Amino acid sequence: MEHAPKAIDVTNDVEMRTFNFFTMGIDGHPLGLHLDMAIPTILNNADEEQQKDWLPKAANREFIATYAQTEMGHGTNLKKLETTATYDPKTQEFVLNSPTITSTKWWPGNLGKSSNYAVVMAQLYTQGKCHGAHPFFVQLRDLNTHKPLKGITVGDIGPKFGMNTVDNGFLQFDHVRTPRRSMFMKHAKVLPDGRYVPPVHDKLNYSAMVFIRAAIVSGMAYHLLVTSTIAVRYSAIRRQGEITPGAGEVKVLDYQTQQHRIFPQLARGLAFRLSGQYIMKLYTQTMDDIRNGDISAVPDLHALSCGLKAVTTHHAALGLEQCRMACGGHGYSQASGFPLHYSVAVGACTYEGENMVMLLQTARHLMKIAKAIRAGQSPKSNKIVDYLFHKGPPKCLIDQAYDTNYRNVLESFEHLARRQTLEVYDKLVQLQQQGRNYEQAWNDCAVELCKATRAHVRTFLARTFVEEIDKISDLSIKSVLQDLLQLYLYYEVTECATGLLEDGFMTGQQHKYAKKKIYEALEKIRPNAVSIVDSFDFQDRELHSVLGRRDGNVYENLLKWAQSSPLNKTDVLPFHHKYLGKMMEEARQRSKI
Ligand SMILES: CCCCCCCC/C=C\CCCCC/C=C/C(=O)SCCNC(=O)CCNC(=O)[C@H](O)C(C)(C)COP(=O)(O)OP(=O)(O)OC[C@H]1O[C@@H](n2cnc3c(N)ncnc32)[C@H](O)[C@@H]1OP(=O)(O)O
Ligand SMILES: Cc1cc2nc3c(=O)[nH]c(=O)nc-3n(C[C@H](O)[C@H](O)[C@H](O)COP(=O)(O)OP(=O)(O)OC[C@H]3O[C@@H](n4cnc5c(N)ncnc54)[C@H](O)[C@@H]3O)c2cc1C
Repeated sequence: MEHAPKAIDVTNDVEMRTFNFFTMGIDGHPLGLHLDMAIPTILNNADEEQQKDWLPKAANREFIATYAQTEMGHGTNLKKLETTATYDPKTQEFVLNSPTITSTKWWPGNLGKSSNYAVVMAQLYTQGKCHGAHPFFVQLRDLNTHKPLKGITVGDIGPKFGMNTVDNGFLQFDHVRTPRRSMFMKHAKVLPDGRYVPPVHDKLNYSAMVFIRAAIVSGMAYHLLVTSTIAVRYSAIRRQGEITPGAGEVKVLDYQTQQHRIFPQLARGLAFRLSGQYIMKLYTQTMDDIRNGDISAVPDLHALSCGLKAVTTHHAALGLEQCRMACGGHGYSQASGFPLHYSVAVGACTYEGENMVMLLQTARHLMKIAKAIRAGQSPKSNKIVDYLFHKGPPKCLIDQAYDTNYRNVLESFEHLARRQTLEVYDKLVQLQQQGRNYEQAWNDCAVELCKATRAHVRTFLARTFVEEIDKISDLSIKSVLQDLLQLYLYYEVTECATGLLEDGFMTGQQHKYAKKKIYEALEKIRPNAVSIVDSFDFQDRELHSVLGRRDGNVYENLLKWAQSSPLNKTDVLPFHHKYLGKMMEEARQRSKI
């Protein structure tokens, strides 16, 4: 063959991600930030000339870059980042500096040891004026020796809750000079003489964060589907106790409590998967629009991605823990895979914007809509929020037989989101009328604002789930997924029942009806549960779980797994006689005296 095909095309994003994923596992690797944040930043924030220079090298892995934004003192409040980039027109360079301990960059993944470049967020100063945080593409280490360049102090931040295969790092600059063109110049610019040219929208510099927030939604679907696969498979193997006395021990999956613990996680995983696809498409579309000069969708994308990120990561964290507990004692062993999956998944509650902060970002958007509604304005043909403008039915109708395509359930979610949004808006206005300033009033309403976001996101997730299942033409697949949809919708109704009952919209009887529909769905899902999780086609190496093995050979492999522990290399530990053995021997001698 003239040209033998290369095993992996490193410049092909999908191939690279798949390769990395299967060879390096799920807890991160040295190229994570390069692929997930640095390249997206180059794509969306570098101008044409910069892209031509940086992108092929980045894709070809001639360097490894990270995303260095968070500092020891500030992660959430980007306005207060302390790292400075001061333009010097004489040399046409920026001077990067870390003026305080708290300005030390802290957390960037792969900064500790792997990266030799970084996207650095720094306060841009030119002509004596600060223009806020802007991204710069900065070389940190020598390309040959990999040693830090002059003026740069860099290292690893040490072991973490999880993701310890990622070298999260710290970074300080001591008046480090970098060329003017190392500033990302697609949106904002600094001209050679130091004049600042502002961007068309001052948050376009944040697009890499928006990308990851959108990606996290599918990531959380993955974690939930993986861990429910483990829990379902193990529960179909594990036998304990009897349902009918004398009829023999049952698989624990036959217990209704077990199904109620695990199946909703499966259903949520699917819901997140479908909304994850939606938000990714919205992201791609919005980035294309921005390239064509249309920035109108930026606030909608930001609001939806923040809300989805916060809700899906929170529910994934809760769901993973349910799956672990559903596997009893063996669930607590590392052999279950849960410690790995859990410690990776919960990081997403924090990174890319702490969840409460993200909920409040979406709430800002909702408050603007509430203001427009109270001002009597009409909706603006925005599929995601228009329902807030409409009047729904005055009473909940979820128990009506004619609920085609769950319209009445969706209307219940819409009702709650609308009520919560308008009530908290009215409270905000009222507090201001009573003399509180906007920020104080906002803080006084923060918990209710978060509830409004959760209700809005629940509505979005549910609507997307219903719409996507409706599109399926294969009736046998559709029927199985409809059982999961039924479970999802009524489970969510019971999860937000307090809000639906609070204003008398839903009756106690209807709440009971929702519970009945849940139990009915659990029963329908049970016979298909193992086939459903098998259909995801996860490889054993992805699950990292003895309990979740596809072949179901749990007990034999659990024993093998334990026997392969380093502690079992010898029957007697080499230092046994020096410490525990000695202690016991001495105690025995003393008791003889
Ligand atoms: C196979 C399984 C694997 C699963 C993995 C899942 C997939 C994940 C993939 C990879 C893993 C990556 C590893 C993790 C890497 C982590 C990286 C990081 O954490 S990077 C650092 C992230 N940092 C943050 O997120 C900081 C959070 N803070 C902010 O974003 C902002 O400061 C803010 C809180 C949003 C506030 O913004 P700002 O400071 O500018 O002030 P405001 O006055 O509040 O805002 C002014 C207006 O601007 C709007 N705004 C803010 N941000 C945006 C935006 N991005 N886009 C559009 N608009 C924005 C804001 O809403 C205000 O609007 P108005 O209300 O005034 O109109
Ligand atoms: C695993 C991991 C990987 C990371 N990777 C990177 C990376 O690659 N690059 C990078 O730059 N950063 C990275 N980070 C940093 C991460 O983005 C920040 O930690 C995150 O954005 C939270 O910011 P913080 O640490 O300042 O939290 P804080 O803001 O200090 O949060 C502490 C508490 O204060 C609350 N709070 C803060 N502000 C408000 C507010 N306005 N209203 C209400 N409550 C508020 C929060 O809700 C939270 O409960 C990573 C973090 C982790 C854990």
